[in-house]
Amino acid sequence: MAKMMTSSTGLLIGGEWKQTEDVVTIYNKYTQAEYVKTAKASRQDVDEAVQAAVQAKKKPFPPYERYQVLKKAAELLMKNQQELAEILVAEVGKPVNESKGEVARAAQTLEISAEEAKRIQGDGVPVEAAPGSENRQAYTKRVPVGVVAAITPFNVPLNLVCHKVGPALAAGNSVVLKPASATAYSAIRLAEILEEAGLPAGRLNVVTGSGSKIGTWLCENQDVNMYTFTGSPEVGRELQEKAGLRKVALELGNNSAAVVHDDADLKTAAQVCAQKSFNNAGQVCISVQRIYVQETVYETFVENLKQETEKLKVGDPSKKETQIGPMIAEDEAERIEEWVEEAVREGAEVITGGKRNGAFYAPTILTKTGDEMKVSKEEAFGPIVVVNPYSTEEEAILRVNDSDYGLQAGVFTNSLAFAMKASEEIEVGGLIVNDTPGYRVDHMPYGGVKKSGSGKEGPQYAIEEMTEERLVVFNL
Ligand SMILES: NC(=O)C1=CN([C@@H]2O[C@H](COP(=O)(O)OP(=O)(O)OC[C@H]3O[C@@H](n4cnc5c(N)ncnc54)[C@H](O)[C@@H]3O)[C@@H](O)[C@H]2O)C=CC1
Ligand SMILES: O=C(O)[C@H](O)CS(=O)(=O)O
Repeated sequence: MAKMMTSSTGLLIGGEWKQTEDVVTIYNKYTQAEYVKTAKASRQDVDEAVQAAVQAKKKPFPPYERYQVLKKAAELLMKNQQELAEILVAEVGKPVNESKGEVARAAQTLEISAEEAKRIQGDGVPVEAAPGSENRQAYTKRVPVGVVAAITPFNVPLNLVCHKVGPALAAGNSVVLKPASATAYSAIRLAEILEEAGLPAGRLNVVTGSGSKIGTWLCENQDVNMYTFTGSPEVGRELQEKAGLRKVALELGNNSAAVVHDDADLKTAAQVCAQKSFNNAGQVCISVQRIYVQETVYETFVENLKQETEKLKVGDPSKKETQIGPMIAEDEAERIEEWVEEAVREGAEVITGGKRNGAFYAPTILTKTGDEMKVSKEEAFGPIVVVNPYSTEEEAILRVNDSDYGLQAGVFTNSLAFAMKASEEIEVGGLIVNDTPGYRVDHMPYGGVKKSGSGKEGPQYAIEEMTEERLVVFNL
């Protein structure tokens, strides 16, 4: 069982923890009991956090020290894996094994960031090749953007924070972090761990509270140089507009598709699709939401997928055997219930699932769904998947691309020619052959096209986003 908490946490500003009168209560998503209270930042707190970041940035923090701090923090994350996993179980409702996995991935993200801190480099530029520049020499170097505002979502609240804070610090920036209100405690523990690892005061500041207010205040503060955001497309667009000419990196939604061709290993495809459609109750932006199966193997695949889905153990996230926990809130489960009911009214068939119990929504497979239905077209961010047949390779690719989004897609096939064609023609940031769109390891480039956002994560790539290229020319 996850620990009951009683304490209130504060804001981290310039190395000091500050309590506030107003607080936000985080609830245990399974028991609905009060779990922990987090501080609610005012505009003045946010401005002070940005100022602390500006001041910290003026003090030296060389790459080898960044390496040492991030490496140490990665070790401390693993030392505290059980405690941090329990926090994720409580505040997200994420099953304990998956929660432990998230902590391990968060540690890797920090460790990779640590390593990348030592290899931020520029290039020699042969300016002397131009007539009149014979006596010049030039090179580029990457310099930190300055103050990075990081805004993160509820679903993977530790690792997705590490994906922003790790590279930003590795690159030599200062950070003001605004974690999702429903799951902010893991981010606060991460900040404490970074302090314990020796992070200089003010390099990381944490402001909790209202997303829309803090987001607006951060955008209005001209000392912020860059925004890195993971969350919904609506908020992403708003942020992009408010940021003006400043840098913005956006990891937004997706209605991820997988294609199962007739030459694929159907059992394996069904097994991994069941896992990646429903893990974290489908609240993963690369969760499998649409599956297109070649018509000749369609019936067999649907049957396999049904069997694999019905094996999933739904229940108390603190129990080792549980694979699927509750959604983040009951109204989110109600939203999924409405979407499924609407699809059924429009002609869809429920193969398994289709039931809600409080914040739990049963892993649900729908067939006979038109591509224009909400369950296909919009991002569900819940435990539902739609499965439909296709005839030709061209049709499969066309239907995958018939989406406003383009984060990742998966293609199961043993045909090299089809895999190559898919890699050329499917419009996504990442195409995964013989696995689901839900495949991610933390050092790979990760980010979408179309409404799925702009910019890449993965420490090496995020560092590129979080630094500027500066040219230096010597006139000798
Ligand atoms: N591409 C990716 O890597 C991922 C994308 N997501 C997307 O995130 C969404 C679900 O996460 P949520 O936390 O519900 O998203 P959200 O967009 O509601 O919130 C994300 C963060 O933005 C803050 N926020 C809310 N309103 C804001 C505003 N007006 N200005 C600035 N910040 C604001 C929230 O407090 C939170 O910290 C889904 O659409 C999902 O696809 C989630 C995880 C990963
Ligand atoms: O953003 C998500 O929902 C994730 O990036 C997926 S993962 O990093 O947890 O695999």
